Amino acid sequence: MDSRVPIITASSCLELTLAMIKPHATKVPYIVKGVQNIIISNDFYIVRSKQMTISPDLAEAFYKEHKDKFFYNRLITLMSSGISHVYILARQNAIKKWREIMGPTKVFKAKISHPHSIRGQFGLTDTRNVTHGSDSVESFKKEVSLLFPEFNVNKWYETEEIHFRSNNEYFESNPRARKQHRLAPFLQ
Ligand SMILES: Nc1nc2c(ncn2[C@H]2C[C@H](O)[C@@H](COP(=O)(O)OP(=O)(O)OP(=O)(O)O)O2)c(=O)[nH]1
Ligand SMILES: Nc1ncnc2c1ncn2[C@@H]1O[C@H](COP(=O)(O)OP(=O)(O)O)[C@@H](O)[C@H]1O
Ligand SMILES: [Mg+2]
Repeated sequence: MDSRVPIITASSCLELTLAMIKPHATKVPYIVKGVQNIIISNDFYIVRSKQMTISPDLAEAFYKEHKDKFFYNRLITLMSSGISHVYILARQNAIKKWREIMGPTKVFKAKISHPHSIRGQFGLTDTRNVTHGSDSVESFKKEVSLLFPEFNVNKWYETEEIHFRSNNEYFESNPRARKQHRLAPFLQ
């Protein structure tokens, strides 16, 4: 086999996950900066990023699985209370790694068991726990269709994934532009 041909195995493909900084946290610049630094320093590519105010209806669709939980109302109220920063992140094992970095859901537990996690460091309460991360590929597909309806996952894998994996990208640090990785100009 020609050794120059990249051996693309399922395990080498980058995985995508949907990450979010929740409205209570986006009001605090040092938390936003802290989470962004954690994303970059843990070798995630920011494939798409935007700021949006999630409507109550969209929050209810996003967290449908929790409709009967005692915290559901406060969760929907929180998620539609202001601007969220939403990201599509790419990395090897992105889903598992991002959830590890976030730490346990319940902040009071995270502060004791995972003090260096995002929720351990910046969490306020169990609802206001700073960030969201998809918990599976299925959840990612549902979440990305809700928050990035224009993003085509298959097309990304067909046209962009290989270039990210080959490091043919640069991080857009222009303060006026969206903070995300872009394909090198010769690939756009
Ligand atoms: N099982 C159960 N647990 C509750 C109930 N209310 C509160 N808790 C739990 C939720 C949290 O794990 C913990 C602390 O509740 P807090 O209301 O102080 O924090 P939480 O993050 O839920 O609320 P918040 O961010 O202030 O809206 O107590 C309840 O009605 N049933
Ligand atoms: N016991 C709880 N008390 C208050 N809020 C909660 C509780 N459990 C979950 N939540 C809120 O609901 C969101 C979704 O819950 P879940 O999917 O179980 O956690 P995760 O966000 O870690 O995947 C949590 O991020 C948190 O904001
Ligand atoms: Mg969850």
